[in-house]
Amino acid sequence: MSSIVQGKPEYYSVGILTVSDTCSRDSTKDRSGPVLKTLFEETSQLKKPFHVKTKIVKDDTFEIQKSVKDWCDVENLDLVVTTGGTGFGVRDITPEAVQPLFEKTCSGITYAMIKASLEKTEFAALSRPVCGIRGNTIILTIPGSPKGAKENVQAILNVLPHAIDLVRGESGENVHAQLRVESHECVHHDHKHGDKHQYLSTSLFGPVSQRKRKSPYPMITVAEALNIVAEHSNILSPIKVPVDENLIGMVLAEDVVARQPVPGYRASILDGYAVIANDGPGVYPVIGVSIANTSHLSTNKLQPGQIARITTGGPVPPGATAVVMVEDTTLVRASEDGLQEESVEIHVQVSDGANIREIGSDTSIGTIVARKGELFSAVGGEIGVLASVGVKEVCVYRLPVFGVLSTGNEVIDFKSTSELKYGQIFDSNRPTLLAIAKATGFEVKDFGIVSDDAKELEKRLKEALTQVDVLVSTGGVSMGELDLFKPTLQQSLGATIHFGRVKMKPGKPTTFATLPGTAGAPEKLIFGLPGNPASATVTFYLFVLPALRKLAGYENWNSPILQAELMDKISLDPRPEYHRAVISFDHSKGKFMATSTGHQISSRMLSLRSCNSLLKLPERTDKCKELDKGSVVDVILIGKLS
Ligand SMILES: Nc1nc2c(c(=O)[nH]1)N[C@H]1C(S)=C(S)[C@@H](COP(=O)(O)OP(=O)(O)OC[C@H]3O[C@@H](n4cnc5c(N)ncnc54)[C@H](O)[C@@H]3O)O[C@H]1N2
Ligand code: MOO
Ligand SMILES: [Mg+2]
Repeated sequence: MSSIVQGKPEYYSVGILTVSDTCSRDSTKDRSGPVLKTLFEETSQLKKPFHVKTKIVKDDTFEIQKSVKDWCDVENLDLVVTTGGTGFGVRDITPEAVQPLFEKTCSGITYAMIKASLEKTEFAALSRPVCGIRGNTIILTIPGSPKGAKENVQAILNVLPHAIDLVRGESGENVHAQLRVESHECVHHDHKHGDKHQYLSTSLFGPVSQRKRKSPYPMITVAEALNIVAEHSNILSPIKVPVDENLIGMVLAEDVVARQPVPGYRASILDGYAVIANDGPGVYPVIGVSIANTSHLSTNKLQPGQIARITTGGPVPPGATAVVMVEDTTLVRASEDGLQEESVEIHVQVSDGANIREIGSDTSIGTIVARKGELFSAVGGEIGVLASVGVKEVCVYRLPVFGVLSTGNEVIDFKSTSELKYGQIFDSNRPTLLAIAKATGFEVKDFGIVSDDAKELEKRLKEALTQVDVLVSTGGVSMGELDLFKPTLQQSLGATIHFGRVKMKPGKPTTFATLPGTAGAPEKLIFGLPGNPASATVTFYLFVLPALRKLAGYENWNSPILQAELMDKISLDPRPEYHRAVISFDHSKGKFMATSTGHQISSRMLSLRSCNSLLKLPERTDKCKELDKGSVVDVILIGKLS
């Protein structure tokens, strides 16, 4: 989409923000936005085309600033042009909203625009444009009249590409360096044939000397990041599926009503004798048998003074009003061959209805036996309920399919060799994430390991994204010259990166992006998790798993939070930490106790061994540098309680 970070894109990215109360209510009233879009898109004499995105906001400082900041800080556009709100009216506040966002002002551009407009009309003096730079983005505020807007942009159109290149840090020499990369003069992923120094110092996204030394991504809080992910995790469409154990982990998309009663006949609760309660204790002839199977059902209606032998679940014969358990009776007479009971003494008085389950007494016709939004839990009861009323198929929300891939030249499949070369490392991220998928019941596709090569990464990401709803990649999201995930997503795939850094440990460079679905398919979610194994696992639990659950229709998509007491003191990190721990319930104390899994460095996979929880530790402050033994902390339960 836009030229980002070490950028050498094939186009300039422009955001046009129409600022107008009227247009925000009715976008058809926006005239300057479309005029500017056409002007940029049809400017063909320049060395690269402009790619334009547009948006309309109200004359509202917060809305203007939010859009401009998103386009500069998150999407890293080359140019942001606001149109409207630069006049003398009471509602005209665009320059005042935008100016505080500048890191540098561009008075030359402002002057060029005003000068050109004044040559057409002296009323141009009543416009108040401001121009500046934020990060790598040039920002212009121009008038809202289509004519004025066009004149302003035309006045500076020729200098804009050069200005953008300068802001991006691209001198003429760098352009040459880039051309060398693009013409494959440097085979940047082949140690044998390429020059090692060149290999390390260039990538498709520019020479290393031009790399950013500060991340362009604002560091947002975990709460903000979770909200952004939740906003994009929209429930998938319902599908019809058979009622069986595969339903576990799925969420019902409809209410299910019982169409037949349970039990469907008057059933005995005990093994004993069907009686007429009013007859009371006494000796009675046994006139029939009812076993829990219709072929053994006695058909005769019970007359006063008669009883029938019955088993648990057997249909109670017509005329019987209660059942007496066999323990409350004695045999009086058996048949000569001893095979049948002929008369039996009843010792107890039972009341009408005793030990009989009437028709529909468990579940009556019309009862809602399962509600829309209900989860088929691993306990299994919900599936049994449907089976008990004979429901064979239900509508559930489709489970998201997610894909996993690892990135890194040094990352090797542990099944492919037992010997690592110098600098190589076994891939532990993919096996971990595949295991979590299995345990949590989501369908996962394994896309293997991809090298740190922009073209290869682009190809493999594109392939994977055709097959999944959610793609999870690990590695390549930080500040290294071979950390290509973010620029590849943005420049080669046209994805929108919503965040690229989160204030947390581990997991700082966690990245979240989306790509519109094609042909009505839902938006694809893309997670770039940090390569360090503990970081990848923790961020999967924190961000990806809730997103998968929300897509699958879970009403409670976050993992449960408990409180636990620390068994030892813990030092705090400057970033809020998700500390791997084991919690278990101490029955004598009546509370959960937490034990750290030890050294928490992000590379240490062992910090996840036996771990069933993440302690949510606050960031270190001057006042609080550690938490004492006995402190109570919030804990995210990610595993089972033992
Ligand atoms: N200058 C800076 N450097 C780093 C920063 C920073 O802010 N500024 N952040 C650090 C943090 S925090 C993290 S976390 C890592 C994240 O790194 P990347 O996501 O770019 O991942 P890589 O560079 O590809 O790998 C990092 C590390 O993890 C190992 N790795 C990668 N994939 C796997 C795998 N599948 N299985 C096992 N181990 C893997 C890799 O060999 C590296 O050792 O960046 C810091 N740097
Ligand atoms: O944030 Mo990184 O994940 O510390 O190691
Ligand atoms: Mg890295």
